[in-house]
Amino acid sequence: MYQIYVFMLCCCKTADWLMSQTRHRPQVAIICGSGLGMLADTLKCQDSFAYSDIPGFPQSTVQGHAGRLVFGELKGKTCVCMQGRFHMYEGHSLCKGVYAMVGGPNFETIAEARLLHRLGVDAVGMSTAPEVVVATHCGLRVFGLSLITNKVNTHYEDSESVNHEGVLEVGRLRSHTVQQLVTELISRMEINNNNTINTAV
Ligand SMILES: O=P(O)(O)O[C@H]1O[C@H](CO)[C@@H](O)[C@H]1O
Ligand code: HPA
Repeated sequence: MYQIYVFMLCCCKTADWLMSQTRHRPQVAIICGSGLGMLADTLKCQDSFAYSDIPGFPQSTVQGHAGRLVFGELKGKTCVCMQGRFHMYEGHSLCKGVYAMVGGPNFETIAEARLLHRLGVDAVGMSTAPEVVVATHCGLRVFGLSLITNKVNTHYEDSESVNHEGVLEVGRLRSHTVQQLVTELISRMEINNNNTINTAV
């Protein structure tokens, strides 16, 4: 699973460097979104690397994304957490595929929100879809979990606006619950010999 990062980077030297720096060989990789990076702090026996110290690794530019790759153990499973992800609006390119997301960094306009609603979209984000597309392309099984942080404004007369600080604040408020959910999920995972994962419900 640690090879997940190779697909993002297309760069063996990055993977080689990481493998030489940590004895951890993760079975689970978690991308921590805005305000949810604290999950990584709960990992035991941590090896942590700033993105800026990892050869060939992209940099995190979004406020509240620490920009650290943290290896460690959660409920007996070896994990790697990305404290900070990469977005199209930061200049990262997407792979081909069909997905529903807005490009950001601006939040959708009321006209865009109405259009998305008419198209049957229930939730809007600026990430996740390309991550799932790439992971699936690499043959990885993916579980996506999004915290809904705000209501999308579809009325011109609504004065309440959405902003990143508000998103981070809800992330902080719900961080404990999300951490519990992910921790429980991981503890219920059974990893077979052939590396497929079954989640006991
Ligand atoms: O960065 P992630 O975790 O996706 O969270 C969300 O928060 C930001 C908007 O406030 C956007 O980057 C959006 O995608
Ligand atoms: O309202 C939103 N729109 C798009 N992305 C988001 N990420 C958090 N909230 C939003």
